[in-house]
Amino acid sequence: MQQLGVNPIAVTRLGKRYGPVGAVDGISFSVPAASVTGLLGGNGAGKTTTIAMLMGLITPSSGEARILGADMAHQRHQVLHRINFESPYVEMPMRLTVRQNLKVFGRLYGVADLKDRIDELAVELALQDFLDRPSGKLSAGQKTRVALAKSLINRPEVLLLDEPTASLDPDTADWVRTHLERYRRERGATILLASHNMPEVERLCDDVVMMKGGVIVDQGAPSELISRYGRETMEDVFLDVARGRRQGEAA
Ligand SMILES: Nc1ncnc2c1ncn2[C@@H]1O[C@H](COP(=O)(O)OP(=O)(O)OP(=O)(O)O)[C@@H](O)[C@H]1O
Repeated sequence: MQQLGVNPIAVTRLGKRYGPVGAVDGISFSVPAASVTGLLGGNGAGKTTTIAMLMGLITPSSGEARILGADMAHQRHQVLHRINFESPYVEMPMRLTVRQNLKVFGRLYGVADLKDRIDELAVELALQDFLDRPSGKLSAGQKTRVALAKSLINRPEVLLLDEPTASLDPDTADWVRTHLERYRRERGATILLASHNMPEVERLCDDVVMMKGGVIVDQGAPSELISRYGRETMEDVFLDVARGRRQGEAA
């Protein structure tokens, strides 16, 4: 186990309050280099708020969220070019073509060989047929591939994913997972993945952090948690945690 602070993603006593609502309440966890950690929890558990603080989009009320050593509330400009983010809930400008959108993001991230990088991603993610089509005219599956291309444009060392396969058909979702696995392996990327899809979590994640009501209620490798709760799948473990059942207690 590596120490907090030296891992690419390190969250220490992180909290966010909205008036009386404690969205995140003093959580600590870290993600070791080149590994994937799943951030799990029911609706309103605090996952998106945690990811938004890791991206430096929301200022914490307490504690800190560090990526690659930078405190994301104050020093994010030091590392933004080394990280990236994907969420199906973020829309790209719809009138720009896919190629134009990727150019805009590539420039924002300071990608030096941008034309080559876009061509490379177009082949890897099978975007060639619609590279010059307006982004607003794509199917959901095509949009997801473009969102994935955007998130990989700068070859990020750290990737934050907020439900990357939400509302995709099983075939497209599987394709996205396969691609993420490959990217992680080839790039040695460190990934934090918020997901409601438990088979996805079992497949992709080395570790999981389970949140409820803004706090961490359990963490460990999926196989460890499954055996600790005396269950068959992460789906069963998730239901135990969500419904407040103790480890090993019968349903
Ligand atoms: N801007 C805000 N103002 C007030 N409350 C907020 C705000 N953003 C989030 N919250 C509250 O904080 C809590 C955590 O929300 P968050 O979106 O982080 O949960 P989540 O785990 O991502 O949920 P989901 O799985 O539904 O996306 C919820 O109770 C939510 O209503």
